[in-house]
Amino acid sequence: METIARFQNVAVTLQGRPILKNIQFEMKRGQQWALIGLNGSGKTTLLNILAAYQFPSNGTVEVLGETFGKTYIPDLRKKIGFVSNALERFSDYYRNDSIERVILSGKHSSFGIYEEITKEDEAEAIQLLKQFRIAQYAGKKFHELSEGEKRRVLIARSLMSHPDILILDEPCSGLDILAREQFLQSLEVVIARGCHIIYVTHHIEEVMPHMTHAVLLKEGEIIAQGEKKEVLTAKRLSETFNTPVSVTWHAERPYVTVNGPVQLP
Ligand SMILES: Nc1ncnc2c1ncn2[C@@H]1O[C@H](COP(=O)(O)OP(=O)(O)OP(=O)(O)O)[C@@H](O)[C@H]1O
Repeated sequence: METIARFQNVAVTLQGRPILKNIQFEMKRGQQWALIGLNGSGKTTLLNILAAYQFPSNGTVEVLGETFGKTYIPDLRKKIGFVSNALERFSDYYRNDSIERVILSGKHSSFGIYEEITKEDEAEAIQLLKQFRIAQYAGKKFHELSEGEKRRVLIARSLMSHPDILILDEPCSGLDILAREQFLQSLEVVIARGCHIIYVTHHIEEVMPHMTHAVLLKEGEIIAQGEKKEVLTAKRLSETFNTPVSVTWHAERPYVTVNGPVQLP
């Protein structure tokens, strides 16, 4: 199976402190990954390396057949989308833009539209509006939408550049149960387009049936990776979270409960 991303012996040291240690990770075509770890375990650092926003102190990173250090990064970045919960900057930039314009701006990953928009681009934006079930808000300003609707606009926007990898960094934080489920279901659209997801969350039940693999990060090290049912076990998650937990699966989704009081710092 073709490799989508591969990390070999990747390490990051910042101000003399190891942030990522000996990371060996491989994502193959057709796999959808969840990335899980406590605050400060190194998730954002790992994602920043994957998206070529940060470079490792050591090791080799290969993404979509290109090796970092031997490739032109801006071209590679276009193939990697990023959606996070950091909405503020989008809300400021897009205050008065219609949601169609927000989506179209994703074609060149810019905050406004500076390049020519073709009829095909417009047709694609309309198709995305429909696929993400936000067509009824066409013509509305971005800031007039609810948080859940805004997140779906942003994921539609990220697909305009046809990325091969989409990084989702806690995309559901702050959403209510219904908006969260709508967002999670809409990820089917991303996968159907042949895009590969890397999904970061602190809420294990967000690992939807369409996610195939999981990686657990603890204090800068990968402690488990592979098929999600092998990785998302009580034993491994208890180790990841430094506290005993139980895992139950319901409708092909994992749910975690904490076994009694946790140790206070
Ligand atoms: N520029 C920096 N200089 C020094 N240390 C840093 C820097 N950036 C991050 N760190 C440290 O690296 C560690 C990992 O941070 P990172 O943001 O990757 O963790 P995370 O798993 O994404 O956390 P969270 O779940 O809170 O977002 C943290 O201890 C953080 O303090």
